[in-house]
Amino acid sequence: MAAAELRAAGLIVFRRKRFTGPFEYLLLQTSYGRHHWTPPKGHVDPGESDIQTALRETEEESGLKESSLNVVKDVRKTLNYEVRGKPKIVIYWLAELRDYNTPIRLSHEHQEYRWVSVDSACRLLHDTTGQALREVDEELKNIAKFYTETY
Ligand SMILES: Nc1ncnc2c1ncn2[C@@H]1O[C@H](COP(=O)(O)OP(=O)(O)OP(=O)(O)OP(=O)(O)OC[C@H]2O[C@@H](n3cnc4c(N)ncnc43)[C@H](O)[C@@H]2O)[C@@H](O)[C@H]1O
Repeated sequence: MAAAELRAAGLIVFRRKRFTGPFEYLLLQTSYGRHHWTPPKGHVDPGESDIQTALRETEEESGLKESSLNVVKDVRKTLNYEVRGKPKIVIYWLAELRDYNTPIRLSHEHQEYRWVSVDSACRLLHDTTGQALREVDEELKNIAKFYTETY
């Protein structure tokens, strides 16, 4: 029988100091295991939709509530990898932090957070997560370029 699939969802949270400034991404480092880094995310509970999980886990793990974010529901990245022999799927939406200075409040699950550039993020993340972040960063840069050239 095939191993049951693990399912998780989260948010790729970014912020910018100025309209034309560089994008900074929020990464969290686990306080368990090998202390790996990911954006905020977690397991989808029974009866929950993926986006509900993404919002709940982001608030639990970083203290950021939906009201402090602009969630871009049409930009979505799906990752597939294996954890201890079981297939895992992780779905991330993109979300902008409204107020650059909003503080981060970690839970016991994480020991450190960083706001980092896409290049620094890719040095901390697993390859496929880094690749998803690069794609998101390209999309954001294209949107920013369009607005800078148009207005
Ligand atoms: N080793 C451990 N010791 C003690 N408690 C533990 C534990 N692992 C989990 N827990 C418990 O599980 C809870 C986490 O639950 P949740 O917070 O609900 O779920 P999660 O983010 O999906 O968990 P996890 O950190 O395991 O997932 P990830 O896929 O990033 O990571 C799972 C594995 O996949 C790897 N991984 C992450 N992203 C990857 C990618 N893109 N490609 C390949 N591998 C990747 C990670 O390095 C890691 O090895 C914690 O509260 C903790 O209590």
